[in-house]
Amino acid sequence: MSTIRPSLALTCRRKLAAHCCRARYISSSSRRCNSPSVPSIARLLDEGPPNPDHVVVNGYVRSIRELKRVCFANIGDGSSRESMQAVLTHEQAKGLSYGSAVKMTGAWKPCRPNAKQSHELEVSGVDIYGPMDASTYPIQKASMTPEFLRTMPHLRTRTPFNSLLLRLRSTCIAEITKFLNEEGFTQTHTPIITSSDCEGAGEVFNVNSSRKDAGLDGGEAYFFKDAKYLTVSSQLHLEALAQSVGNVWTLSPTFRAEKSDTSRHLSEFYMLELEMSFVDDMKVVMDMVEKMIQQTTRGLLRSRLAKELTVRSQGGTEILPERWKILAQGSWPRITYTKAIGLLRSSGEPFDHLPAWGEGLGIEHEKYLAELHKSPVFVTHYPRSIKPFYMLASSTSTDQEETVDCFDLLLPNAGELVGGSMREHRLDPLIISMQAKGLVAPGLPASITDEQMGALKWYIDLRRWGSIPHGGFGLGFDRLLGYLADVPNIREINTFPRWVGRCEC
Ligand SMILES: NC(=O)C[C@H](N)C(=O)O
Repeated sequence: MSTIRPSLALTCRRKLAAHCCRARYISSSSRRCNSPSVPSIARLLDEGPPNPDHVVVNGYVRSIRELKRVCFANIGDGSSRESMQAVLTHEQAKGLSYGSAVKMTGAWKPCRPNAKQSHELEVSGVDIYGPMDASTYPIQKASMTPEFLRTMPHLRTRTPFNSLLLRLRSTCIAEITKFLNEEGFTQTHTPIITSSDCEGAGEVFNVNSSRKDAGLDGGEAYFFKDAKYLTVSSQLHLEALAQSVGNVWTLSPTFRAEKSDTSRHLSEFYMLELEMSFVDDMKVVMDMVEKMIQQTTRGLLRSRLAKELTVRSQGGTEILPERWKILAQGSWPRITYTKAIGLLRSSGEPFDHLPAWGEGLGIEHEKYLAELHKSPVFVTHYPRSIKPFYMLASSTSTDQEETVDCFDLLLPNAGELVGGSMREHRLDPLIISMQAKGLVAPGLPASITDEQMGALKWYIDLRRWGSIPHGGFGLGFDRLLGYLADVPNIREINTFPRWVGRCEC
């Protein structure tokens, strides 16, 4: 920790005081007095203060209006999209500007009828926490474009909507955690540094840099013995843990080195991944996806956030975004990939590309299929050739159309949210599938040596000793939040977004 010589600190404080005229700076000792007992503005607005004659508020000035006799300031603290109105004298308002961090003391008084707020703070004292040079503050009251705000992720969460997104993230995690606890799942943590490319798409960030001081013998060497990557999915490790404690889940950062410069892809994002043990029917896994999303959305609907995200119709009635209703209920259609291809090909839609059987679905096709059903829709049983090695062969596969027991959940206007599958739990078919993808050396499964199994020997081991049928899925958590908040680009959802060519701070 750096130390400042008392004389220097004093000089700095004097300079700041001079710069901000009447600003009353809070000393570090009184700052400690602002304990968690100071209620948030959300709580103040919802419940009122415990003692209306003595109210303390911490927050930031969101606007300030000077009238002839008094000044009005709106104070926000990120706990609510709304702000609290404070009435001050001109003298008290001196030194305050948009963005100033303040402590206000006063009395909680009813506003005149028809005012936006039922009560306001009649201020008796104002203290400013720290300096604020309004002339250089890049965040302004006027609306700023998402693109502009993206250039300063360290500041943009101070805006009311972006702080709402942070609270949406937190409440959503709490609801999912509650749901999965009630369902008997164990939350786990899986590694970020891994030795495998789970999806086999080669979109891995290599972290095993060569460093002169890294080798144990002092010579130049990789930090680890061989190639290591930032994880692209926790799935393989979750599968190991699912054989230890039953149903498991994790919400972890995930990394993909894809050069997709789109509104739906990031190089670092959060994925909720879940594995279910002793399950041999993919329907059970899809039921869990559906139940988890629906219960989570219903929990959000009961929360304060629903009110904050509610939009007003022209007639003045409050309406929740349609998408919340879509996610909260219903039995979502399940169609096979083969049926989906048929629907696309007979649709007459002017797609950029019309996929043939065996090709992947693009975002335009995913959106179309969900919008056609006016609901989230599961597309199941994709061709093996376009899916990763770990998926279980469908029992309905024919020689011509080899498919796997997998599914994607597609949302209207948004496309893929979840991808999942039954896992190949039998030893020999798994080795054969890995050989087909070049992950294990060729040869008869029974005579493959540990060395020939390569980096994923440990994963093959799971099938050697007490293997069980199981399946799971991964849900793009930032995508879910973007859908709920009706924010089309997940660069607004992820607090410090990274994508090809961009890693701001
Ligand atoms: N856990 C999962 O099934 C997610 C899958 N591995 C994916 O990354 O798409």
